[in-house]
Amino acid sequence: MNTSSAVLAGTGLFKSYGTARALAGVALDVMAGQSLAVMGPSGSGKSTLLHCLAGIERPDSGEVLLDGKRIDRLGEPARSELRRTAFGFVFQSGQLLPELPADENVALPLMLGGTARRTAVEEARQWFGPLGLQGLEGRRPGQLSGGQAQRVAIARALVGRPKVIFADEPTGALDQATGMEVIHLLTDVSRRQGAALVLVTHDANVARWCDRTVQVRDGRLAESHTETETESGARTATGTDAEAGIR
Ligand SMILES: Nc1ncnc2c1ncn2[C@@H]1O[C@H](COP(=O)(O)OP(=O)(O)OP(=O)(O)O)[C@@H](O)[C@H]1O
Repeated sequence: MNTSSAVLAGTGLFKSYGTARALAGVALDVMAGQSLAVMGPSGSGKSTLLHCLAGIERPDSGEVLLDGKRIDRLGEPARSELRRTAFGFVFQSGQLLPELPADENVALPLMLGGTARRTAVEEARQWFGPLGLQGLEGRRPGQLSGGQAQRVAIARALVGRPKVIFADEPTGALDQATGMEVIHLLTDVSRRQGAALVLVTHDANVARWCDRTVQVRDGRLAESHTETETESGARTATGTDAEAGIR
């Protein structure tokens, strides 16, 4: 593992809740602009891993490095600041504030960081075109389809130009076709922005759009799979894909 050029790296991560061990020694890293799918059965530790990497929770032991600097031992105010400035988040659903129009929902992270409302909303609106949301700036979340609401959530995750985007089952509440559209946009726009993407999913079709996939089993990484671009631009599989049917 080349942690020196990784934007985000976790090593030796352990986490228990009482007697339940959620993480049992996980090491993984992700490079700028790279997308990493985290798969595995229910209860295997995927969300816990994402939470430890994103500074939402502290691992019991192990290290999390952002640009080579440890973030796992920071106190809550510093981790909260980091989550606002260096990370973007997309969850399954329900993350938009129902009383705010879409553009203000997207502008929110900038306003929380002290940007004036008008400037923040102007900046937020620039994301509506690339995400296929033109004309929906003034709609409230209740007036958007599930797929549109997730694209607004993606815009909100990107507006602060984060180093890493964390997505936990971002297509879980969408039908297959809409989920695929959302995942194309999320992986494409993250790559263009040079942001790393860590994406938890149950869906192998979703994982297929990521550069790499890791499998979590009982709090450990069971195997990994890497896709690289060939010179002709075709995607090829490399790495240690032990399990048929992952791709
Ligand atoms: N806050 C908590 N308190 C107690 N136990 C927890 C907590 N969060 C997670 N766990 C336990 O830790 C283990 C891993 O949970 P986690 O949510 O990380 O799994 P997951 O792979 O994301 O599952 P799912 O796919 O169902 O969301 C499970 O046994 C779970 O019950």
